[in-house]
Amino acid sequence: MTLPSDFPLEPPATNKDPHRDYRGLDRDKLTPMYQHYVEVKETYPNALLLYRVGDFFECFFQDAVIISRELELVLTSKEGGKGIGRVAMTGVPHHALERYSRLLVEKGYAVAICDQVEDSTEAAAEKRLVERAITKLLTPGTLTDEGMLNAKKNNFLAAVVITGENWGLAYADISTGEFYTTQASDLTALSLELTRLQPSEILFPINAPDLNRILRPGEKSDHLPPCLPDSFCYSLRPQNIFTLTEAKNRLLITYKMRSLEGMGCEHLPLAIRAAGGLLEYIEDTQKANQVPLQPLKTYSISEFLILDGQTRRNLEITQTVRDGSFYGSLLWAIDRTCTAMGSRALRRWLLQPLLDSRGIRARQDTIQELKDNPSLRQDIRQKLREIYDIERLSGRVGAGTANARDLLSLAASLVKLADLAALVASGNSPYLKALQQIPADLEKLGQQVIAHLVESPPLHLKEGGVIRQGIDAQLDALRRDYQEVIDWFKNLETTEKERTGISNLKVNYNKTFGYYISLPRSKADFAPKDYVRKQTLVNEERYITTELKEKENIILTAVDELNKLEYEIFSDLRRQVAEFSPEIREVATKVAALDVLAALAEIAVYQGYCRPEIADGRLIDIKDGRHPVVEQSLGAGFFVPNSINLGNQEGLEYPDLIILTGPNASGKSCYLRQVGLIQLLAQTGSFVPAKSAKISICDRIFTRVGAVDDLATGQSTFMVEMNETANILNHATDRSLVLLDEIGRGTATFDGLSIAWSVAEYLATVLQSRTIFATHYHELNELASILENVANYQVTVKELPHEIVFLHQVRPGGADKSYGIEAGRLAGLPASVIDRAMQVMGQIEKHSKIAIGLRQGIKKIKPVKSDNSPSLQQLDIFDDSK
Ligand SMILES: Nc1ncnc2c1ncn2[C@@H]1O[C@H](COP(=O)(O)OP(=O)(O)OP(=O)(O)O)[C@@H](O)[C@H]1O
Repeated sequence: MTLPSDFPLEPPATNKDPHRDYRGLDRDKLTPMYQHYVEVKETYPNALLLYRVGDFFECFFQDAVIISRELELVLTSKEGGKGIGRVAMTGVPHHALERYSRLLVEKGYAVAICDQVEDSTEAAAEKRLVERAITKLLTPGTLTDEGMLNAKKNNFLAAVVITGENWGLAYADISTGEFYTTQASDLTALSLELTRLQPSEILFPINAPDLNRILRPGEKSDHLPPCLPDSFCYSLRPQNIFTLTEAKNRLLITYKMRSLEGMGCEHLPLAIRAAGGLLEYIEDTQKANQVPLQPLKTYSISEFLILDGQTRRNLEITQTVRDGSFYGSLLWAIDRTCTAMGSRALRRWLLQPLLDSRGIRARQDTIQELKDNPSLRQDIRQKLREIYDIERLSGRVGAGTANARDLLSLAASLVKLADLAALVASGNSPYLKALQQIPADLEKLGQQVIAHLVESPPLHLKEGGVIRQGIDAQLDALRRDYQEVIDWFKNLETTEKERTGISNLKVNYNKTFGYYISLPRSKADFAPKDYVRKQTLVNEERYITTELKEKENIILTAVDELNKLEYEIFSDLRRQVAEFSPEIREVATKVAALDVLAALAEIAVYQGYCRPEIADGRLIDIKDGRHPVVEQSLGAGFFVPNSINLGNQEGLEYPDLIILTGPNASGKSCYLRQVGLIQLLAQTGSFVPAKSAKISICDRIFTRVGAVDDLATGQSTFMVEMNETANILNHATDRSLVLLDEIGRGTATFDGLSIAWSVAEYLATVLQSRTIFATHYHELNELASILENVANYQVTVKELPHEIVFLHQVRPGGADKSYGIEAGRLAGLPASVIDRAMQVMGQIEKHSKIAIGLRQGIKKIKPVKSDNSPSLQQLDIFDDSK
């Protein structure tokens, strides 16, 4: 095999250095081990190769350079062969392999583990190289080992196929078995879906057969179309795997089906191609550890509320804007789940709120029942705490990587499922009912495993001590024989003392010649004839006997046999459990959902959340709403609740657009986010932090909050703001909720105000989206006097002689003062600067043409929806003739 021309893991400078780059070396001169290393490396050119040598995993040549740099390990060198000289080398101890390979994978590398696959002593005896083979290929999206995964987060592997504007996307979490596919048009929707999923790795087919490489996050490539965000890790794959025939066959064979109809994607060629390509990659990387995925589910992106990346960020759903931490996010505030499965499900639900009111009500009904029935809720939560991560455990069982402790945890949880079913037996709501029937086989399976395995099995499977007594007749017989010999050894000292009459005779063991009998030198003459002298020390003579050696041999072979047999029995048990993976995972999904809903009921009780009424139309009617995170960080009683009525419709005089003014730090952003979060929680099916709420379903939440320079893409604050605003104006509908915080601040005042005005006007008249527009441009308050569906609200403050008291209350009416200069005074600006600022402001207000224009009292108009605002003419506030 020849290496691709743009070998990916090659730092350019190393080309010149033969000791760091094997490509320029005469292979025949390399030692046999290096020859094998290079051979393996060429089969996995995209991966960093960790190669087992004794107690270490070593790597050489260019990989050594990369690994030593990435892991801050010492880069050394080792003799490579006659005429080769020393080659670059680094290594990690074998027991630390998991930790180091996880670090490499986190950095976006694929790691190939080449381990010894036979006992090295055999190879040494035959004077040949110990046999080694790739036992694992770790890539960011294909991890299953517990230590490498975040328990509370899915680890998605995705595959994307694009033709023109149409795309197919499949994704799977190998550790839990979830497997989904979808197809849609509109490439923007693809990048939104990818940002929602945050896959650890994305497979993308390209037409360059030799090129098979991984692009680490941020790495650019001409092979990637612009719609794919470069913040992810991409594996470029050969196109032929993604052809429809190939992909479809692979799916049919894997799931032993004749048609894909049942999976709902028969008619979606791009979805099939993506799913087939993804399956092939799993087969390719998992080697012997084939992962049983759940049946493929087809979904439609139009089933869910759309949240773009900036909205997810601004609403701080899973991490804060400021420092990206979990602490302070919505998930942090409401995650009271008892299991890792529940925690992962809650995260997924929050990032994928529903559009279907029936789905929302089903969740609400369950929360209601659990809220109204505290003892049932507590019992369920108590039981859930006893259930381990059966989703991932069954994944490891299926992949054949679960150890005895994993199997026991799984079994203990399976047994508990029956208790859970009994607890929900009287339940009436959908998610409780779903768990009333748990396949009886699962409990039996759990009991079978518990009956087979000892209570606290060792971590390693090949060292015995795993299987209980009475499980296997052959094992018991072997153990009996073994025990007999052990007892013989235990008694040996006593029997030999009696036989020889030497009271200080001892039986000992050392590594060089095993068991021996030791006599003091002074007693050597009394040694029986059958004692064969093995070693003489200053004060001691050491002997063996034929019987001793025979018994010792029995022990050694018995241990091997016992361990082998125990391992076989264990593997067989693990295989039996693996057959139940689909059933286990189906139950796991239901358990996770119940956990989420019980947690949401818990938060509803303790934080005083109410059940929102899911209304028709475009209503957002929240009485005394609160910000779910800020209220928790402020502590009980400190948060000031605020209401909102939004959504102009027949019979209701509610505005579509609210202009929200108020001084700095009065609570505008908080109010804006609070409304967004209540809407999001309602569509997730959760209760909401409010006294009461009537909420209609919205198709999309848009936010534009604050402004940060996007240095990475070289965009200025203002350009970022304009791009985000353009995105909103191009996609919002009258079913959307738009939350705008400060539009137009990043440019000259008049430019900014003009843009802010026209954006607000467009939203109110053309799009008629429900909008809250927080601003310091008080001039925008004039819009309410012109447009019927616009209202002014302000966050109030109390002005005392020497300070401003923030009341955090949102009230009708526009603020006429910013208190920006007061804020400056409080911050310690020199008095003369403050005085001068007051003077300048007075002059501006007096002479501003805009201010004069806005005070003209223009007739209110009712907006009529059309493609272009019909009323822009009438809103010509800057016309001198008015
Ligand atoms: N309803 C409320 N009850 C109690 N405290 C609140 C409330 N709303 C906001 N706060 C507190 O006020 C602080 C400032 O709020 P926020 O950032 O929303 O102000 P702002 O009006 O958007 O300010 P700026 O215009 O400077 O961006 C918050 O960190 C929070 O601690």
